[in-house]
Amino acid sequence: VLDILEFPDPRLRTVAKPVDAVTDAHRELIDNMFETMYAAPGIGLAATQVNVHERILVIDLSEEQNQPRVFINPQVDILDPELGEYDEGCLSVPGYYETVNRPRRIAVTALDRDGKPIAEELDGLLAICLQHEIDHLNGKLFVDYLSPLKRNRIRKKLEKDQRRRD
Ligand SMILES: O=C(O)C[C@@H](Cc1ccccc1)[C@H](O)SCc1ccccc1
Ligand SMILES: [Zn+2]
Repeated sequence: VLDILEFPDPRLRTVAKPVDAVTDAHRELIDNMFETMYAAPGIGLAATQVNVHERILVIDLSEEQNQPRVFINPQVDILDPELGEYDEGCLSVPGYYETVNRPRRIAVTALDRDGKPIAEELDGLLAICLQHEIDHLNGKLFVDYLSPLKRNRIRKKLEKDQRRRD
């Protein structure tokens, strides 16, 4: 299981680099990311969150944790600009859930864990989660969509919890 970086760790603000060739090392990282995500538990995890700054993310929305999805170098096109709202959480901002609005329907192109191109149209929670994870790869967190007041309150509480743990 890998350590998950927590807000306001500045490393979460790194913009991840594209993967030029998917190697066995990437596949080992992906397996470790799934193990870390399932243990959290979570339904999504971006490489940025485990301090690896390459454009790789994993998702599994299933209860049984048996529907793993891998997106490498994901690119999103908005199909329906209408926004949907969802109370998002984040493994890097533990304990907080806030309403975030995102485009409801998107098209995504990416590479899979074997480096094969994939292209899909998504909506629902998968579309929300994918956009949340791609934000991570761009150094963005869901708290960035909140007011500065709310974001600073969350930051102060997490910093206090972290000081108590140290
Ligand atoms: O990227 C992460 O930190 C994991 C996120 C993924 C996610 C964010 C917003 C909306 C959907 C998924 C979650 O914290 S995983 C925890 C979780 C579990 C079930 C439903 C929502 C969030
Ligand atoms: Zn997150």
